[in-house]
Amino acid sequence: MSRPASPGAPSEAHNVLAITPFRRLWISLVLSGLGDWLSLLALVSLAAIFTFDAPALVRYLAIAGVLAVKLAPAVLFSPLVGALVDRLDRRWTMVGGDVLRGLLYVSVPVVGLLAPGFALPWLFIAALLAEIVELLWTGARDSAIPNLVPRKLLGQADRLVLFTSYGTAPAAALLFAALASVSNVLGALVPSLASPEADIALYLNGLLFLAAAALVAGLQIPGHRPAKDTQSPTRDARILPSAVRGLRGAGDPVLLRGLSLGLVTTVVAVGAVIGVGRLHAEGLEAGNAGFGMLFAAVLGGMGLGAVSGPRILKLLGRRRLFGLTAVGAAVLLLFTGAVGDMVLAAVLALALGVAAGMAWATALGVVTREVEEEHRTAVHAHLNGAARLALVATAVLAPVAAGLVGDHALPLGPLTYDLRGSTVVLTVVALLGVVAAAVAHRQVNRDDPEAGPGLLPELFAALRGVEITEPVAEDDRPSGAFIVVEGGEGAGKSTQVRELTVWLRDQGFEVVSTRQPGATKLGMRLRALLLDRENSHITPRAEVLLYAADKADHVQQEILPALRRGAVVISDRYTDSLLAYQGAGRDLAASDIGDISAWAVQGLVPDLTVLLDVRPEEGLSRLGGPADRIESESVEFHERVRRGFLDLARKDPDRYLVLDSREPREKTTREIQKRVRALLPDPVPSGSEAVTGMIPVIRND
Ligand SMILES: Nc1ncnc2c1ncn2[C@@H]1O[C@H](COP(=O)(O)OP(=O)(O)OP(=O)(O)O)[C@@H](O)[C@H]1O
Ligand SMILES: Cc1cn([C@H]2C[C@H](O)[C@@H](COP(=O)(O)O)O2)c(=O)[nH]c1=O
Repeated sequence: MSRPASPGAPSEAHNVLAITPFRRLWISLVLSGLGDWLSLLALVSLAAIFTFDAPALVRYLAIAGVLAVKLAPAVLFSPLVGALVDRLDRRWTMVGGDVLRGLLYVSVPVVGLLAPGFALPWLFIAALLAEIVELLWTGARDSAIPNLVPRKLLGQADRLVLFTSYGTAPAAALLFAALASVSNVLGALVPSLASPEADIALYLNGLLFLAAAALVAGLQIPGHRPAKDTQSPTRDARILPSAVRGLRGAGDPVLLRGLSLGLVTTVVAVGAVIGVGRLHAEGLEAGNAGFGMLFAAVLGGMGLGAVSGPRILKLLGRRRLFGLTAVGAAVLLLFTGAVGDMVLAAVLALALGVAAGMAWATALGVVTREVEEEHRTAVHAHLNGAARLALVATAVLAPVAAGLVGDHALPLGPLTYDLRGSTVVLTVVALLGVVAAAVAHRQVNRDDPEAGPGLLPELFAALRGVEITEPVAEDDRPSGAFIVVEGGEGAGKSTQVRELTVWLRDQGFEVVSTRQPGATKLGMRLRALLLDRENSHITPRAEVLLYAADKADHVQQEILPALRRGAVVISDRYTDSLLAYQGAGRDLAASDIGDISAWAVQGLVPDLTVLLDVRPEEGLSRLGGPADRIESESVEFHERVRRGFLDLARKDPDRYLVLDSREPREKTTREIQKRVRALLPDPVPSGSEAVTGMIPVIRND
């Protein structure tokens, strides 16, 4: 089914960014978003550097402390800030917030240089103050936006702002890794310039916040429209209440529990990497640059998975995909923690992030499809809140746990094995995650209405790009054989359908020879409508639905009853025509067309599709009479249709017989007969025909 434009799609983003004050604010938000993530990485690294000589427990606790101070206030205290922010001037709150945060972050390395003994306590104080300032700043930001953007564009603006909060994380992490490497090289070349690598990041941070402040200072924010009624459920103020509120009555409770559990499992995996990443990277002798890589990999992977998720393995049922990616994320965490090579760990962290992002996007897809509209916002908010809470809690608790485990050098014969607290935590979280994700997988797939023959066959089919549609119920399973002849205009389909019908009837089979569109009463009217050149105004989507209506009527009224009787049904065109003409030809998404046609034909897939491949020029030249609406499309259109048919055949070679329509028709007829003979039972000897009447087709499968 065709989706509405996806969040943040270029066209809609372009609309709201055309408003100059909002664009200016947005650029400022990108800068401060970058600065915010950069500060998180730099402060975690400085905490590790300032405690370099301390025992492992102290080092892990210092990191946990930074993460707690940086991440927890937004989740815990946001609701308290709203009332206060309404009394402040939004522009100056934001400008002041940016300047103050910049100064606070710059002060950390400065205090480190001037008063090393006070460096760590000041790091915590500065980080906490910066977070308090950020709470006010976020409130001012959220209530400024409705005053800059018309109401109908608020949704778009909201998504763009969300990007500045989360989408900037991987970029900041890459920048941090690059800065760490540059600083290392610089320190090696000019020892007098050597400084803790994170210092440069914090100085740069100061500049980013100052630039953000300068952009907002020039803004006029009119009016005083409160943000309350426009707040997105993803904004911080609603996180805690939404996460805590139950979802009773919002839909299938087992499904919702499974989605929550699976999502929490994936973000816990991500949180564990963030929490112990710095010291884990140090164990792999990669320090700050390694930490930046891990961070960028896991968060960038999440973004990648969320955006591309629904497109990867799109033929796998959404619930299946969700369970699979949740289990996958946990398994990938196990490997991420176990490998002893930084680059490999980063690659695995990237894959883990992709799996987590896919799980996230898929869960939202399941909710959109399966939860009633009135409950959808609450369910989204709950999942988002629960995930954020779990992420923050894990990022903070993972280093505490790693500190309690400690780092140990285990003697193994002549060698020693470095067992690090971070490795133990990643392993334990991963193992628990596998169990939790497996439970979530079961819960989510328990009553899946789209369930196919089983996870593995469905997965393999999806990997091969083959669609597995809903199985027809056992007692509903038609016993006849269904053969379809497809191909472009003038390929010789009707000729071959006629030949095959006669040949099979001669052998005593009951044959129903039919076509699409136009085999039923309704179908005839639809055909007339669809092929009438006067109807050039039919839009591509309407065209899909009209052809699909013909198919639905045809399958229900003619094909299924005939197959249930045991007849051989031969159809001149079927669903592949929809995919080739409307999908490839009209350039509509194949997955949408596939969904619509599978639904229309109740998942009925032919036993054999004969594709008569023809070059458009040749096929069109064979036709007599005036061209109809579709025949008179351009040669390029018919070329796309031809490629569409060939692509379908390539993806499922066992079910297709592809023949070149330039061959003499008798040869083509013989090829088809050879293939069809293998599909049907041996013909009954002619003498017994009087007793049996028509031969029913008994299928072996
Ligand atoms: N193998 C062939 N070689 C050359 N001409 C052929 C061959 N098969 C069929 N024809 C001729 O091509 C023309 C179109 O054939 P036919 O009506 O069977 O094609 P079709 O694919 O059903 O067309 P349409 O797209 O209009 O449904 C007819 O005149 C037919 O005799
Ligand atoms: C089933 C189906 C058909 N079409 C197009 C293909 C042809 O141009 C006409 C059908 O006429 P013909 O007698 O078979 O040539 O309709 C389509 O676009 N989509 C479909 O699903």
